[in-house]
Amino acid sequence: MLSRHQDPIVAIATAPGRGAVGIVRVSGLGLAPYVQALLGVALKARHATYLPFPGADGQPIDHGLALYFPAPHSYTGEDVLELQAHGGPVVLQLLLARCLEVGRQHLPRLRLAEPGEFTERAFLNDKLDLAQAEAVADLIEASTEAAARSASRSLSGAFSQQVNELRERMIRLRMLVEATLDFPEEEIDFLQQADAQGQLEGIRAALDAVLDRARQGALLREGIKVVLAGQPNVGKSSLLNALAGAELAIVTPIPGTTRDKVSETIQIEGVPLHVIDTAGLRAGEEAADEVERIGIARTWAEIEGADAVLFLHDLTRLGEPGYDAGDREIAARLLPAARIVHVYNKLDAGAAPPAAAPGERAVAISAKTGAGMDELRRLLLELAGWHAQPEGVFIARERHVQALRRAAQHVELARQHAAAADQALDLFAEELRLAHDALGEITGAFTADDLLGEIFSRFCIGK
Ligand SMILES: Nc1nc2c(c(=O)[nH]1)N(C=O)[C@@H](CNc1ccc(C(=O)N[C@@H](CCC(=O)O)C(=O)O)cc1)CN2
Ligand SMILES: Nc1nc2c(ncn2[C@@H]2O[C@H](COP(=O)(O)OP(=O)(O)OP(=O)(O)O)[C@@H](O)[C@H]2O)c(=O)[nH]1
Ligand SMILES: [Mg+2]
Repeated sequence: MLSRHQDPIVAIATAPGRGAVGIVRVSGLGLAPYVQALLGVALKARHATYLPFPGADGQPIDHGLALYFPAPHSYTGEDVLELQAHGGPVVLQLLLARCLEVGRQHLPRLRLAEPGEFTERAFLNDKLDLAQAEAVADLIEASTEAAARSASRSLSGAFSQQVNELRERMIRLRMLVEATLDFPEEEIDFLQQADAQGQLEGIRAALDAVLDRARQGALLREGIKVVLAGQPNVGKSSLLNALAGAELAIVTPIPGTTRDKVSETIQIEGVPLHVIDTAGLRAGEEAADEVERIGIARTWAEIEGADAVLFLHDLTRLGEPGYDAGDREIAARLLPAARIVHVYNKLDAGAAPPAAAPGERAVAISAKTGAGMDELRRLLLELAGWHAQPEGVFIARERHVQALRRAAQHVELARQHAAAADQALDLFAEELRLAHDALGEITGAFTADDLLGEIFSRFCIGK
């Protein structure tokens, strides 16, 4: 049975809407007769040819550039034909329809490509590994310059190369151990001779460095969710506006102004922060109307899912018994404290902030004048776990970070077996194998079909 991976495919490769140029792309094996039938000429490999794109009646649909990349020297590794036309949606739809129509006679299985299918072919034909294919999508999705640069770095193979180097070091060490296992009489001296512990330490240090860079990359890709919380009127909406540099949320002196959440993605040093302004948390049994009560329930739901909570306090009201009690009540519900930054607002109008408790993150700001905002941004990056990476970050996904963590756990178990009195070499080798396989999931050396389907289905059409 022929798999869907063998069907020739076609799609509009450029973004929907109008553009200066639009591209229809065909990929499959044995496209040469099809190209001849579609365009009436044979195209020179990898040369731009300006020519009419004829419709069914022989009249040109458009004039444009045709490119033909014979297999295997193409993006997908198959024959690829590109029609670079004027970028109008109707022109491109007509060209697409014409490609399918000619396909019915000359390329019977030609069909529309599914999302990500061109890149999936590139992966299946070993043009890209899985981490690089994912970087293609991440490059297109990148919302900041830093994210785009690191996606480009991963696409060119920097991440994969480090993963592969680690895998090779693991294989070498494993082969050494397994050779020893075959000659048990020599086992005794193995660890000293091969310096297995030293090699393992080296692998572990390299793995930690890659994990750190990948974690930074995942941060650039996913960002973190930051919730602004506190009593009514403390200046949450003002802070959102100050962070965003735009009047997004309504600010008034009336407590209870914000009811529904207002979200905005901002960036600090290229790290996306998804900031959510919420309804002020009214303490105790204080009356709030129905709308505000629902708003407050939603605030708590947002706090549940937050990576960081900015707990705002109003410096002009510190010391008011009712106000202080309200803050204490919120603080009691806001555990665990690790994700919290205490933000003392209205520095321009209020008292000096209290001294921070040990281990507490706190900053005094004025959302109005901008005082303290740089320190707040610095604290947010620190909370996110961001630190400058001299060698540059490569984009990575949560699944890569998980695989690296699993590999690190197996390396640690291997270390324990090597250090144990009985030096269980078979178990040592087995843990190394598991670490090696975990890394293989990153580049797609071992990856279940359903995971592949899941990854590529999230691409846009025509990619
Ligand atoms: N017009 C156009 N621009 C594009 C793409 C495309 O498919 N078409 N790309 C699509 O994402 C990206 C470029 N990616 C590409 C990757 C490899 C090959 C390619 O022909 N590779 C051959 C030959 C390499 C060489 O000559 O050195 C190969 O790998 O064998 C083409 C595009 C971005 N720009
Ligand atoms: N002096 C001074 N006033 C501020 C500052 N930040 C906010 N305010 C004022 O405090 C009042 C409340 O600000 P908001 O940003 O609406 O407060 P909020 O926490 O969003 O309030 P709710 O949505 O009602 O929970 C407004 O009158 C703001 O102008 C500040 O840094 N200094
Ligand atoms: Mg508000």
